[in-house]
Amino acid sequence: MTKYILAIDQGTTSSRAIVFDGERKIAGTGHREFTQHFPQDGWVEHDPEEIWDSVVWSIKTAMDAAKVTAGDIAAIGITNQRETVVIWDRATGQPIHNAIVWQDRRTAAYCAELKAGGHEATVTARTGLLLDPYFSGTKVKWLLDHVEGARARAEKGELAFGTVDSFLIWRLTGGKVHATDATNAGRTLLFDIGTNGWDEELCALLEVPMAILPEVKDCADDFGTTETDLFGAAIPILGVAGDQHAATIGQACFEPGMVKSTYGTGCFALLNTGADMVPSQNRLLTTIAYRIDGKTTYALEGSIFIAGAAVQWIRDGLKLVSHASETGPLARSADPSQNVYMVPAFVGLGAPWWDAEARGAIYGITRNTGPAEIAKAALEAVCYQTRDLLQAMRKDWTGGGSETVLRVDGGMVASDWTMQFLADILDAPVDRPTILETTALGAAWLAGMKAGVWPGMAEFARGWARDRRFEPVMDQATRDTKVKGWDDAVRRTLSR
Ligand SMILES: Nc1ncnc2c1ncn2[C@@H]1O[C@H](COP(=O)(O)OP(=O)(O)O)[C@@H](O)[C@H]1O
Ligand SMILES: O=P(O)(O)OC[C@H](O)CO
Repeated sequence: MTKYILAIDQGTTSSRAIVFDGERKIAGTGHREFTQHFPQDGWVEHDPEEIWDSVVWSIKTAMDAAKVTAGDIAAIGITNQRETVVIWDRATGQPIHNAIVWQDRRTAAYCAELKAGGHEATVTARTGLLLDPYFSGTKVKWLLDHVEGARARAEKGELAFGTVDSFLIWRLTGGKVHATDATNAGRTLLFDIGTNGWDEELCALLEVPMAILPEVKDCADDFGTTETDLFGAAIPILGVAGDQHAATIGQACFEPGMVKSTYGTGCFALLNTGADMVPSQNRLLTTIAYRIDGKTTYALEGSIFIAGAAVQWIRDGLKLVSHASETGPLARSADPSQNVYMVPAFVGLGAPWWDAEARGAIYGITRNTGPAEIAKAALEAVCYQTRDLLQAMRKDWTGGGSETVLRVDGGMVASDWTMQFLADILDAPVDRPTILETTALGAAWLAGMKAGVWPGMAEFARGWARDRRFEPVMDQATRDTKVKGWDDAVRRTLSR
């Protein structure tokens, strides 16, 4: 019986492994948070060894919980926090530095320089991205410039670069495979999403030697097998996708016009645009939704850097609650007459503002403002930002489809209060699926489908089930007033 599929979801704040059974039900889970390092203002790092340990621990825990052995698992699917950069030594497998995380802003000045040099139009035309420190390319350059001897060693082919999926594949296969998938490659600033290949000119522009780049494969592909001594038997790795792309798959957003939004550490909305690479006129990203059987499906993406991270700040920084789930009930108890706004620009603002220098602010505080109003403002901020993204998407996308319903997932959507406010402020229905582990499900489907033990796309899509639909109930006048307050708050927070 080898029908089980193991999904590894390597997120920004935690690693998760889930064993799915042949009916696509969760049979066992392992989950572990790891340390966030903030060495300077705007810098965010992870220790790749801690990530690796948390992944191995999660896999073993999930297998124990599901009461399966490695021999019962048909395939592994990997999904990961995107853009985060690891560079390691090919001979030893040791990272040369901490991972530089997607939220890290240390290359903001370099990005501004590239922009001033007039490079953004070319970069956007080829990669669908913008010259923002969010993406991997400038972080790779930073490491090669700042770690002693790294550049020379990279040029000699002694070092390997990868996003976290790639690092995990290297470790899981005992250094036999240096690969990534098209969705992760597409977030590096070095990959041409139209031709589906590494771009020599962009690598030269960012001074990244091509010798350190991984091979780029389809999302459902052969990524090697795990070393036998890791889990007791070799398991094929057959699926890889960046977490937002895996969530798009897990939400079965396979038709042009379908849109999902995932609320984890950040929030990322992806609208499927089919075979069309739709350029954005509204500061959204054009990205690869997934690449299957050599066929690329594209998406428009809106990226918000801080969503659940604001909830974590309320819990760990301000200590207003002891568990994230307390923020919803706390917000419900807030004084409705207070108009407190939080703009959580902890690491700048993402789409559609792309302001790396902005920092967070709270407006409208009075003597009566307390924890409830602050918690409410944090949850509301995520919803206002989603509204900004969807409005930009509607301007860019004229293809129609079911984009008026938003499919949501990620840790924050457990909050009913937040989902109701989201529907109210969007003035559109919000659908929450029965399986909230959508990201892991998407990675599992890639691997299970490739292994031949899970169904194809159409049948998988038919299996998508709704837990609850949140319908808007707010009146237009209230919505308008609230949105105006938000727009004012953002305007005051922007650095330029
Ligand atoms: N009930 C809840 N209400 C609000 N936020 C929550 C709730 N449960 C979890 N979160 C937030 O969701 C995030 C975790 O979501 P997850 O999808 O696991 O994120 P990631 O993959 O980025 O690590 C955390 O930032 C946490 O604060
Ligand atoms: O860790 P998440 O789920 O917030 O996702 C992080 C994104 O992949 C960053 O682009």
